[in-house]
Amino acid sequence: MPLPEEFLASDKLSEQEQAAILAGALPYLRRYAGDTIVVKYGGHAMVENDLAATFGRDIALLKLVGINPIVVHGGGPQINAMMKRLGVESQFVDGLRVTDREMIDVIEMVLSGTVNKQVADLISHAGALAVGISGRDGRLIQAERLVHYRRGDAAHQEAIDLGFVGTPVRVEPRVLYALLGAGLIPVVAPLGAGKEGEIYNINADTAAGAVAGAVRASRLLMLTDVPGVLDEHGKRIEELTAAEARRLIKEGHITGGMIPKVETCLKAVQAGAKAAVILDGRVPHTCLLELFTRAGPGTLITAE
Ligand SMILES: Nc1ncnc2c1ncn2[C@@H]1O[C@H](COP(=O)(O)OP(=O)(O)O)[C@@H](O)[C@H]1O
Ligand SMILES: CC(=O)N[C@@H](CCC(=O)OP(=O)(O)O)C(=O)O
Repeated sequence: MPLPEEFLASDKLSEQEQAAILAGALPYLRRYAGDTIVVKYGGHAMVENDLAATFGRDIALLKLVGINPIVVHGGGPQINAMMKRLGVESQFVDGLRVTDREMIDVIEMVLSGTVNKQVADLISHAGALAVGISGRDGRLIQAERLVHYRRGDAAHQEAIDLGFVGTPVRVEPRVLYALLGAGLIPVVAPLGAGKEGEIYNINADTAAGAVAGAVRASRLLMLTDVPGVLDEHGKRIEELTAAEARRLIKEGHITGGMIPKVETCLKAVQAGAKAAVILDGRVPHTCLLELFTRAGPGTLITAE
């Protein structure tokens, strides 16, 4: 049976060139064989259909060459769209959605119902079987209410009540190992299981970092909308240590959503992940470029 058009390599390359590219991947395939790679896939990246299909195929490819990918997805824009339909306005504090009791049910429905199945489907459609679960399944992400202080002077502030926004306290990776052991790709919605059965809304970066640390991933790939962490001159930093990250945050060169992203990466490597990479999710095949080429395109974050 001929392969569908979408699976064929670019016809801009000669067959010799295509073979050379495959052969060139050998050292990288050997390096990551059997390793676990956690990929954070954000809600914005899913909106563009071509890019989403490419992402699904790349994750399937990783599995087919012997790597164990785990995808943790977001869904912020998809939750916003549903809230708009329901006439509910979301409020954010430092990028975190204030989540009341009524909202958490809607958020669970969007994240672990719609988005989770869409992401799993993208991958399964490309020929590797993916299974969608949420952080509540198998008590994967055990969480408690996040005590949040507005960025800055924590010592002189009152904690802000964000409702059912959770912080992971423990990750129980057995369900992930069971799926990986069966040759499947886990796709995880960022929800947490509380002690009393309550549901928590967890920022997807945070959830991905917690999972990556717990499974001692060889890479945590954080897909975002910039080429990586940029320095004070706007130039991409290829490799960032914890000390340098702290300096850039302190001097105000890393700001906004990049602060928690970098902090999550640092936590993940402290917890057991080998390294984390902040990558441009707008670039097609960004995960393959990172794992299978010499000059990885993003910012690599390692422990000191
Ligand atoms: N030093 C920096 N390097 C790169 N991006 C930065 C930096 N400081 C702040 N940012 C901002 O962080 C944003 C990424 O964080 P965020 O918007 O939360 O990402 P996502 O929605 O992908 O999770 C970038 O789009 C950029 O505007
Ligand atoms: C607490 C909190 O803010 N949770 C996020 C969860 C989804 C998310 O993080 O999605 P992206 O990665 O697409 O932004 C939210 O409610 O939007």
